[in-house]
Amino acid sequence: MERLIRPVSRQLLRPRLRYPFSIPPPPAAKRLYTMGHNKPDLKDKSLFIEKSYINGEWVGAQSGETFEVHDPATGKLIGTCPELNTTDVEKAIQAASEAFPSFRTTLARERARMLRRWYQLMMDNAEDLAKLITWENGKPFADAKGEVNYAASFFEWFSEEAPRAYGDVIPATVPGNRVMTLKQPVGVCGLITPWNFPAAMITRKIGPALAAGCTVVAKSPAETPFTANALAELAHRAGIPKGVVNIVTASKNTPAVGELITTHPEVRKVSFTGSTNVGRLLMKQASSTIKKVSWELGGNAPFIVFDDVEDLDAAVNGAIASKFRSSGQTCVCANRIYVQKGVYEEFSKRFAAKVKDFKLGAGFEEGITHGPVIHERAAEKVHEHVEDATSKGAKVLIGGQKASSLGPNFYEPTVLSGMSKEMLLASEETFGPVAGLFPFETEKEVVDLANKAEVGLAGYFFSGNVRRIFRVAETLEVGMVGVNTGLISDVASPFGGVKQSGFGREGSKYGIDEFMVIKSVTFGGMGEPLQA
Ligand SMILES: NC(=O)c1ccc[n+]([C@@H]2O[C@H](COP(=O)([O-])OP(=O)(O)OC[C@H]3O[C@@H](n4cnc5c(N)ncnc54)[C@H](O)[C@@H]3O)[C@@H](O)[C@H]2O)c1
Ligand SMILES: O=CCCC(=O)O
Repeated sequence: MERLIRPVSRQLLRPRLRYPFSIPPPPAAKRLYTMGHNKPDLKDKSLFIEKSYINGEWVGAQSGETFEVHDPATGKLIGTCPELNTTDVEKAIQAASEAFPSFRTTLARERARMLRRWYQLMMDNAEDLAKLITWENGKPFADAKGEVNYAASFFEWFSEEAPRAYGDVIPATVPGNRVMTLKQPVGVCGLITPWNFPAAMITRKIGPALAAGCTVVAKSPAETPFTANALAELAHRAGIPKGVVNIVTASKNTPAVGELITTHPEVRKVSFTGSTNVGRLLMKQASSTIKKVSWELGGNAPFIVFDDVEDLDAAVNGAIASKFRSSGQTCVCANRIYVQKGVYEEFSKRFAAKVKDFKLGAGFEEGITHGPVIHERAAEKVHEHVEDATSKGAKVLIGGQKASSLGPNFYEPTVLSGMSKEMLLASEETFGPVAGLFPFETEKEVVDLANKAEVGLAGYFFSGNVRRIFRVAETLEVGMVGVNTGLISDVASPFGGVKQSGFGREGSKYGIDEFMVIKSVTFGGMGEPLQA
């Protein structure tokens, strides 16, 4: 199955014209991989797997069908994966179902050791995992390495939580009764995740599921299946029993596979991360068998800078980090940046100056700070938001165009000023590298604007006034607040939203509860006096 070695993409070699950002010219740049190779150049080549993982074995689709996966930076083919249909995925559900009775009775300590081994294998293979992430997702290699650490932290964390799933002993109100609770694994879990964090979105679900004693069928994203497959291979090496972790792949069959997972009676829990629209559909489907569900859906994060900010540069850096992480493709990215009138001009100037220093390009190029968006559709949506804003009076401080000289999936990091609430970007998640700066006058006005969104995942603000900090943090209608910081993601912190951003919490001490059910056990006829 050796892949053809193709010459470097012409697009990447083309000289750059009138591009406002600093891009090292590709031919001279030191590359971290050999251009022309489509197949990931890994230290451990056996981590690149073009199959699905069911019941401890690498399998293809019964139909023999496959789908292609392309590098978003170059458009080149990386490889293919099985286009599983519902008959194939049924086998994965059966495998998980058969593995459950014995896995649920393993000692929590033993599950902790498995997760710890899996964590260690991720760390030992971090470089290869990061290469796969950059290859199929496009994010800069340094960011991909950061994602591997973040992703592995969920295995480390939940290896520590597994032995601590304590129940309670509860004083009963009925004389002679004693009540205690057991926390038990919910059963087979269906996990569906997006491409923006090919490793972390999966480990954030599998870690707590296994810690709880559940078995899983994870549908990997069609854009980024190879990272998930490498994780499955490491699960195999970590000694995770067959059938406990199953990774299924599909592209065009995704809706049918999704329907099977969300309606199958053997699947007791579905945990989904993705857009609010798909979440809505899956929730409807999951209602047919009343599954336990957790939904991590879309965001539209407000990022507020008040006049009383103590350090304007810190606010600029926070906004940059929050807005442009993964080229704006995270659910917690700042989408609406509200800046109070007293600091608006200065903030805008410093913010645009920072964006000017970005280096846009393919994720393996050295010195690159920002990569492509995932596909052309995403670049189109970004452009639609920019055109809508400018047609309604916004001014482009920097960027504002597709960076077509680099390829169809590149969009110039863009800063727009003079934004207003009528613009699309005010009400819709852009999921791309566009920062819209909205001026505001009062605290009440900005909190009302921030809370107008139908979704409520993350919100951020910078202020030096402790009373305001409590007031605003308590009033923002979001699941996560960053105060004087633009980065809130941490395995220790509960991750999740309110309103149409979903429900349930991942990571933290709460994450494992999503995969457990509480059983109460009442003992009658107790409480007699001591026998003489
Ligand atoms: N809240 C969070 O933790 C979080 C994290 C990451 C991304 N997101 C959100 O995800 C969105 C971006 O990801 P996307 O564009 O891939 O979202 P998406 O909803 O289109 O897809 C998410 C996943 O669901 C799958 N999917 C799509 N339709 C399906 C169906 N009918 N049945 C089963 N599976 C289906 C996709 O293949 C993908 O793997 C953004 O809205 C972002 O905010 C949320
Ligand atoms: O995109 C959403 C997840 C991002 C994160 O966990 O920080």
